[in-house]
Amino acid sequence: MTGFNEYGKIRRIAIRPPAASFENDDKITSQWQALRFHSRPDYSDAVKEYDAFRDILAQGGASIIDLPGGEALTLDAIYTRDALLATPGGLILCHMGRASRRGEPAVNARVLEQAGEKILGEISAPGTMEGGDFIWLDETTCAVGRGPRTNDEGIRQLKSLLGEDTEVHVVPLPAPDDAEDVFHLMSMISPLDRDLALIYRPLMPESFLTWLEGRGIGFVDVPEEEFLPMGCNVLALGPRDLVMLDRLPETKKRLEEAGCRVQTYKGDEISRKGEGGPTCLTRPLDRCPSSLAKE
Ligand SMILES: NC(=O)NCCC[C@H](N)C(=O)O
Repeated sequence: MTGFNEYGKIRRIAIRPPAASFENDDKITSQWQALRFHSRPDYSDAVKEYDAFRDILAQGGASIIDLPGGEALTLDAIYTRDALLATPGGLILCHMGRASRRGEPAVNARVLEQAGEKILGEISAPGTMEGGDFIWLDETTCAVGRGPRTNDEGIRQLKSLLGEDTEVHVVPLPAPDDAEDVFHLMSMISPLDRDLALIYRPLMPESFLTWLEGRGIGFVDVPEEEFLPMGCNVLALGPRDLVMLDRLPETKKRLEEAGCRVQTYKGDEISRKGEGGPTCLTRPLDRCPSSLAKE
């Protein structure tokens, strides 16, 4: 049975290594500024960082699907979270808010369909939707961020695809300084377990905090100085079993005090320069159901 939550032990996951996304130094040189990366990623350092990150995923026991490259893909295709949503009825192809990423969903979906995944449907224009704006809280409850990458029409189509049995909580997101920059729902919340989430409180709408609290979810707070270095973006490999970027000492300490096991990776090239942390680098496809989350 497939588990639709963000913290059950990951059983299957899709990623796209630098060889199929960054590809080579020439591609990096020609794209990084237009895509508003903070600085130019170094290809060979990116490969080293990614190998270590991939090892952490593999040691967790997940079956890993390496997505291929393609003409239609930019450097951002390394952030596989965003192009597809995983739902009980199958995958949903997103219509990306960032126009330069619109080649990703079809490439990913084709490969995953061949690997046995079902396709439920797609979000189409004028709707926009990105995977970083979507989290499952449990099997029948999800939250979606309405903001620069996901619009009202995208959310209307999402609700219709998910059906009436799924509760969809809409979270208004702040606008980034530049319309091309990224600010996703998962920029301010990372689920860690059925009853625990990591949040950056200053950006969380009161209505969202109240809704989460009403569902019995407690919080670990990211301190202000660790928000920009991506302290709020943490991937649960399983319940309270986490992977996060290095050099976030206070967030790491708070997570450990909350009973979490934390592994870190160096992600200057693959994460910090392009603004995509461990949740962005990964598209979990199958997790243990949350009621049996430790299995
Ligand atoms: N889920 C995520 O937060 N993804 C990060 C995407 C970063 C990428 N540079 C973008 O702007 O789309």
